[in-house]
Amino acid sequence: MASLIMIFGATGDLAKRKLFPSLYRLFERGKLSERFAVIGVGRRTLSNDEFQKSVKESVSAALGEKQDIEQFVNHFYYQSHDVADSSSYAALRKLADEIDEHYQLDGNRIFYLAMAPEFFGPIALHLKSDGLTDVKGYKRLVIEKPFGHDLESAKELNKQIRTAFSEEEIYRIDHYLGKEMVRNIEVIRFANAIFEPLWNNRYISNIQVTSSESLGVEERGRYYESSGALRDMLQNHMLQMVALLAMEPPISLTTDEIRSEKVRVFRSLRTIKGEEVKNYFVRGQYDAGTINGNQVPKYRDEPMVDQESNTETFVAGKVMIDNFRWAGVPFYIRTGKRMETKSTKIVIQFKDIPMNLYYQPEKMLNPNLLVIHIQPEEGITLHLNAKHAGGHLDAQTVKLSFSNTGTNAMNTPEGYEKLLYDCMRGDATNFTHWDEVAYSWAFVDKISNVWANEKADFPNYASGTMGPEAADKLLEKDGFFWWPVADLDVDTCK
Ligand SMILES: NC(=O)C1=CN([C@@H]2O[C@H](COP(=O)(O)OP(=O)(O)OC[C@H]3O[C@@H](n4cnc5c(N)ncnc54)[C@H](OP(=O)(O)O)[C@@H]3O)[C@@H](O)[C@H]2O)C=CC1
Ligand SMILES: O=C1O[C@H](COP(=O)(O)O)[C@@H](O)[C@H](O)[C@H]1O
Repeated sequence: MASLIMIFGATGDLAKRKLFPSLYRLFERGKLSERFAVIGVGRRTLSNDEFQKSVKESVSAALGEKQDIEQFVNHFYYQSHDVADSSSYAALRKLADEIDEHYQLDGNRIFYLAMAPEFFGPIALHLKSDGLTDVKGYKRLVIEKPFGHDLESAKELNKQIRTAFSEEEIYRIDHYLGKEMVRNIEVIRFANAIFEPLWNNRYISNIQVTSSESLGVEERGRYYESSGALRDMLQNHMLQMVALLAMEPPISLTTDEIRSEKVRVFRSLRTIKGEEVKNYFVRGQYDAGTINGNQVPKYRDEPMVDQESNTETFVAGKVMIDNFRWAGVPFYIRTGKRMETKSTKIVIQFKDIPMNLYYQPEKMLNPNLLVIHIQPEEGITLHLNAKHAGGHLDAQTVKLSFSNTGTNAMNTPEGYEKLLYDCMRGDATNFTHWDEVAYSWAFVDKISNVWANEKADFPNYASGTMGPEAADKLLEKDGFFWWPVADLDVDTCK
């Protein structure tokens, strides 16, 4: 698979922490042929040697020392370039053409935009107007999040990039779609006769998706102030997981079929707007607190954050999918920073059986749960009721667990590795189609419009907790509760 990968933002955090280690892993596994090259583009002046040194450092920081690292970094070139300045694209084009010829890359080009979002549109326009996309091979644009700030800005961005690339050539990254267990959702659903017949409102009472982080906003206060948890996590990662859980079986596993089933879920999302927002969505902002024994500051004391900030660092919501399969089944989703633990889990709670014949007839048995552990541990646990050993016919909960032992730690480059490889192979299934982006913004905009106009009573949850009380009440009023993510760990279920 010959290709020239041009990384715009090659001196940035994402390139160093995720992209270079991921490319190395592909190289190590023999998934990059000798016919590949990378041009790193950044604003600062660096020689090729200095750039190669920084690539080596990022690989060894992520993966340890590697014997064949010189062979790998020999394929890396650097171009200092101000992306806002038209004149430098000519130099970039010249370098790209030379490298293309040297490595016989057949004109295949991947443009990876790992830069601040305001540059996405202008770079795409320059790539076309300055001739970098005039190639005889394939040309693909990989674009990082956030894809716009709301539906209007996303449309504008899409219009700009579509002048240079067709929809099939655009790879909008959602790194959750690179995670092993997120990809496993459709296999668990569609390859098991015991689940698919039950995967509907007759047997499922509710679904809970939690993605909690113990980290705070760190150095990203400036970006986060204009984003918040709703735009940063819910519009993309959380709704993508909901779509995978809720979609109909595709008629085949092609990119178009899978994406179009996901789009149908987005189209079925119940619109929540105006006065209804408070009945379906809860927002929070972290106060100071203790995490792993360390005292941490409140969000409003983080660098680049307004002392009166109205930005949410936590969001919980009840999402309803108004279609035949899911009518009446709430999908509860929550995500936040500075929570008790770093964990992403999906809990599918099945409906109670009509009557408990065992144990105490006046009490219900524990519901059956299917837990999908996305990170940091990866696996599946099925909670069943079975006879208490040695007892009469008393029932107890037993857990059947499968654990993907230690393939990933959280935030590893693993997801990026898969996504980069998919892009090189031309498989866009695990990238988001424009329609998915547009519907998810339309859903989220209605909520953010209400929140933007109402001052919240922040901060409202202490760092190190699972969010504000209102998030618990959201479920309590429906007769449910959040299954505690720490107690569901795959390791505790053996
Ligand atoms: N970091 C992360 O973990 C994640 C990041 N993202 C997204 O990835 C993108 C990049 O983020 P991140 O790496 O953190 O950003 P950084 O701020 O760390 O890096 C920005 C990069 O852009 C370059 N740059 C800035 N201005 C110019 C310019 N005018 N011309 C040329 N190059 C320029 C910088 O070059 P120089 O250093 O030389 O100035 C640097 O390489 C963003 O869209 C972000 O939302 C998404 C998910 C996670
Ligand atoms: O996209 C983002 O994701 C990370 C969380 O990713 P994970 O793989 O560690 O779960 C989040 O910290 C960041 O704010 C957001 O932009």
